[in-house]
Amino acid sequence: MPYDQEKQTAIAAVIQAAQLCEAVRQGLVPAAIEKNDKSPVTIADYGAQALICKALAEAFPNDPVVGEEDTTDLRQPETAHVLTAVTEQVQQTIPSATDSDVLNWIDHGNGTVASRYWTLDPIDGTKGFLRGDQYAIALALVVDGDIKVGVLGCPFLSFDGAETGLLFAAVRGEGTVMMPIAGGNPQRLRVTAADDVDRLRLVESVESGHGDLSQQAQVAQAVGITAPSIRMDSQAKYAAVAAGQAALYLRLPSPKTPDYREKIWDHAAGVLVVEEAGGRVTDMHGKPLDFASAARFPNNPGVVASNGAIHNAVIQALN
Ligand SMILES: Nc1ncnc2c1ncn2[C@@H]1O[C@H](COP(=O)(O)OS(=O)(=O)O)[C@@H](OP(=O)(O)O)[C@H]1O
Ligand SMILES: [Mg+2]
Ligand SMILES: [Mg+2]
Ligand SMILES: [Mg+2]
Repeated sequence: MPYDQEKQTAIAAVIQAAQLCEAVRQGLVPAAIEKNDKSPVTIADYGAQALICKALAEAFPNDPVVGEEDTTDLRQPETAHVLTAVTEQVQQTIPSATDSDVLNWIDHGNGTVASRYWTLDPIDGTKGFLRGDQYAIALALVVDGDIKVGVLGCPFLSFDGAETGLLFAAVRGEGTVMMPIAGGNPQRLRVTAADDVDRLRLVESVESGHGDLSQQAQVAQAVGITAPSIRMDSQAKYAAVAAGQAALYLRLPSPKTPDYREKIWDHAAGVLVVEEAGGRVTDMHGKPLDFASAARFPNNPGVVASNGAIHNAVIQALN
């Protein structure tokens, strides 16, 4: 199977990172530091990036990793206690890890977009993680601008009262599977059918500043969605569309930050998970998302992920 080694490596690394994140969450209230852009980061974000980058560096030493976190803040003398805490968490998986190993592994995630690269969000939805809600560990391999492998770990997600802690894995051309993070059989996923009115639902962010709630409601109404939206943090929203729990995920530019450019690691894994489950993902004008250029999409405003059947109607309603 194409990309089988990549897929297995990614799944194993995401599971290790998910276990670290849950260990941090189940400890005392996870402390957050504020980054330059005022967004939060925790020892779990750093620890997860360290574990996944170490695994990728060993298995695929020539592949750059474009990850969200860097070590600038961790290297400040004032935050020495944070680095110590990150290293202690990483040592649960790699007992020999030192502070300097951890810094080097995290920095391995500061590569740039290339003909073949990985993109990593060690915790997507850090605000959700801190609130005790949804978050995701998101890892994808991109080759010549095309997403080939996408793995999403959602440690706090469950559907229809079943097991909590789900992992989603997709390989281009091979479909999407869902499996319990704790272990168990992979199950093939399929988006909602066009006529499944019960599941004709919209999923959108919890944070109102990450989208345009009023335009999202108008568009949903225009395509016949009448149920109240599901509000969910992180790329778990893509998982909900892939699993047929929702038919549409809308992320339209917030009126407060109209010039915000979405980051590749906030989407790559989720996009492939939806596409390989039979869905479609574009920007708000119906154009494919550009994973070939830079860490932020240069020219893709808004994101629309759907079951495919309603996609054209959504784009028409938007334009
Ligand atoms: N203004 C604006 N517009 C759109 N997106 C933004 C904006 N600001 C931040 N971000 C990014 O949102 C990521 C989390 O998105 P979510 O949809 O999961 O939001 S939330 O968890 O409900 O807050 C979040 O990812 P993480 O930092 O990994 O949590 C950010 O990259
Ligand atoms: Mg993110
Ligand atoms: Mg993140
Ligand atoms: Mg962040």
